[in-house]
Amino acid sequence: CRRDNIWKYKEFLPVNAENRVSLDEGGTPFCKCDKIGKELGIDLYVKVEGSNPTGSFKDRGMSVGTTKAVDLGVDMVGCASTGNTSASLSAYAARAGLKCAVVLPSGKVALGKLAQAMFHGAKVFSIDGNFDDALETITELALEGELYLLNSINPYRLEGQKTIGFELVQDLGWESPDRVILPVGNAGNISAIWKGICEFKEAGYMKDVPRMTGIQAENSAPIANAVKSGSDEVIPVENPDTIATAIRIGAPVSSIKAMRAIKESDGTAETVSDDEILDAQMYLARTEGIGVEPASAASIAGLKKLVENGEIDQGERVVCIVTGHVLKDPNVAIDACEEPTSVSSDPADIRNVLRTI
Ligand SMILES: Cc1ncc(COP(=O)(O)O)c(/C=C/C(=O)C(=O)O)c1O
Repeated sequence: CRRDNIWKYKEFLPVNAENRVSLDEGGTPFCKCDKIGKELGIDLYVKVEGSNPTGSFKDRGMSVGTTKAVDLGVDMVGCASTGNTSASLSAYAARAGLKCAVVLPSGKVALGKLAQAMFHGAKVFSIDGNFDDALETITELALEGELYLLNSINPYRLEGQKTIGFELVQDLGWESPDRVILPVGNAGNISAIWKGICEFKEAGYMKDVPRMTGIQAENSAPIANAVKSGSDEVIPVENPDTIATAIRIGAPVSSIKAMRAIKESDGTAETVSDDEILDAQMYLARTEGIGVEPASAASIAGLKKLVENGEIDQGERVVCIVTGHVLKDPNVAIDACEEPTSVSSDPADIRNVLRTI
């Protein structure tokens, strides 16, 4: 495997690196986005987590989590998922030779993610309920000892994902950005990245830290609701709903860690509408050529909103984490576009159209 996968940080990872289960996760692109940055008056970098082996940041956590499972000698792993956790766990479980069970909310998992979970050989269960119900179900099975749970309630997941924090500091030449913006669902990733940033600061690699900024879909925003109302208490959202199905989560398991990350970093949280998410998804794809799934575009939508409302100062150096690849949710991508233009095989037909674009 390449040197610049997450295992170059093995001294910071609390598992036996000799047993590592790896698909060369991490070392993802760090793209300067000058066109959007100029439009918003900031210095914008985008960390493209869709370039991981199964197409999302989850691979970092699953590499360390399944390595721990091997260390422990378990034979079955499992998770509940809005999609990417199950897609990643099924691949890493296959790599490690572990049995895998996943529980998904029926009808609410994007096509690409479902295809991955099924194709890598997980036993896929679909329940008539949402992600939070699925998590309750699989947690019960873990407590009974049926399987090793690898949702982000498992700290080894966060140990893998904290390497995003390591990488973005290194990508910036051993400096901290002013702000990190990312979508928040179960709230593991914002907690993990903050942990990585704090560990690097403690190790003396940089003197400043960024303001952690979480973005949620407005009808699925327990963390952002609490932050915006100035409350420390996160109240679960009963029936979360958003087209960004990856973050359609009402009761984040890592809400305490996430609120601490936001508070300690003098960060914030904001909500965005589904329309703002879809606009941002196409804006990023057609302005900077970076294709992401809807939930990931929430960080760009949130960036725009926070610049427009003055929360983000002109000239700030901002890193937006875009968490999953556009191919994860092909239906949303195709529905947002015009139909292909059908023409005859006569080049003149196409030439006439080309002259109008
Ligand atoms: C593309 C994408 N972007 C952002 C998030 C939110 O991260 P967390 O706040 O750490 O949960 C998810 C989460 C997905 C799942 O929770 C799952 O797959 O079960 C995601 O897939």
